[in-house]
Amino acid sequence: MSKLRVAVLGAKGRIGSEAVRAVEAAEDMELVAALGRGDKLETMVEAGAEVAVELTDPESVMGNLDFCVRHGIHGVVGTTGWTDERLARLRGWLDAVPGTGALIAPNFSIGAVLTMRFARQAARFFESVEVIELHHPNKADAPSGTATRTAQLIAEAREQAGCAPQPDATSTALDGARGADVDGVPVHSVRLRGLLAHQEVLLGGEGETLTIRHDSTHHSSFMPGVLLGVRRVVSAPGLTLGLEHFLDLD
Ligand SMILES: NC(=O)C1=CN([C@@H]2O[C@H](COP(=O)(O)OP(=O)(O)OC[C@H]3O[C@@H](n4cnc5c(N)ncnc54)[C@H](OP(=O)(O)O)[C@@H]3O)[C@@H](O)[C@H]2O)C=CC1
Ligand SMILES: O=C(O)C1=N[C@H](C(=O)O)C[C@H](O)C1
Repeated sequence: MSKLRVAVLGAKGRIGSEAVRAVEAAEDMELVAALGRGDKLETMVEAGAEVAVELTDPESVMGNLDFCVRHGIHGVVGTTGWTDERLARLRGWLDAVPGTGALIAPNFSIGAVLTMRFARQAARFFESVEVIELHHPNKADAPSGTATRTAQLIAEAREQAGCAPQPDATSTALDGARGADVDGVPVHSVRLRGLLAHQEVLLGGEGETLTIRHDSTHHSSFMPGVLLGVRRVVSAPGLTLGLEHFLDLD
């Protein structure tokens, strides 16, 4: 059996270095390039990479993916910073190179994927929903990509179910006191030394609350998802948004 030829972009970073180790340890994969900032993307092409695992930063990710797609290299992307406009641009690039695929995974950990799924399921049954994400203080962006996606999924489910807007009679004395508004769902970001990646979805109804909490306590939590993404993206042309599409969740 021939091994999948994999490149990692952002190979010296917190998650990128973990991905390098995971790909090296996978029996069905060969790490053919491990690139950091300033390294030439052409190295991937020369090394015959079939899949690039993109774990850099929101400023770098679009340029890297443009290059990958143009060279027919599939992308498994954990980097954050996705907007509708960016997704549309990526779809356009993928359309121009049929057969090439990209997975955008707001979170590679199974627990986080399930949190999003459960939050979407529960959202229509409660009057109020808020998201709190908690991360290490070196994280580049806020809110997290996972929290943004979670809030979007909650908002979609509530809209489909015809839910009324959330009750909130607060008049805020300080900007930011009620968090960021993502499609009508408040999202709060905590940055705290000692944490890695955590999220709570708080749902409230008359006389009851439901809390869905997930904790990633080590970057290894993301690796089964990264490897699954690599194995599946090669036969999933176009854009796949969310690892759940590669999991049999039902
Ligand atoms: N989807 C998921 O499950 C997860 C996603 N993430 C996301 O992954 C991204 C990286 O996170 P994290 O590892 O903590 O961040 P780090 O800052 O630790 O790592 C990013 C690495 O990418 C490098 N880099 C930047 N630009 C380029 C480029 N153009 N080419 C190659 N390398 C580049 C950086 O170099 P330099 O240090 O020189 O800037 C750095 O080494 C973030 O967007 C984060 O939110 C993180 C964990 C899980
Ligand atoms: O930067 C991180 O650490 C993480 N980033 C992703 C995000 O923004 O959602 C995934 C996970 O939360 C870890």
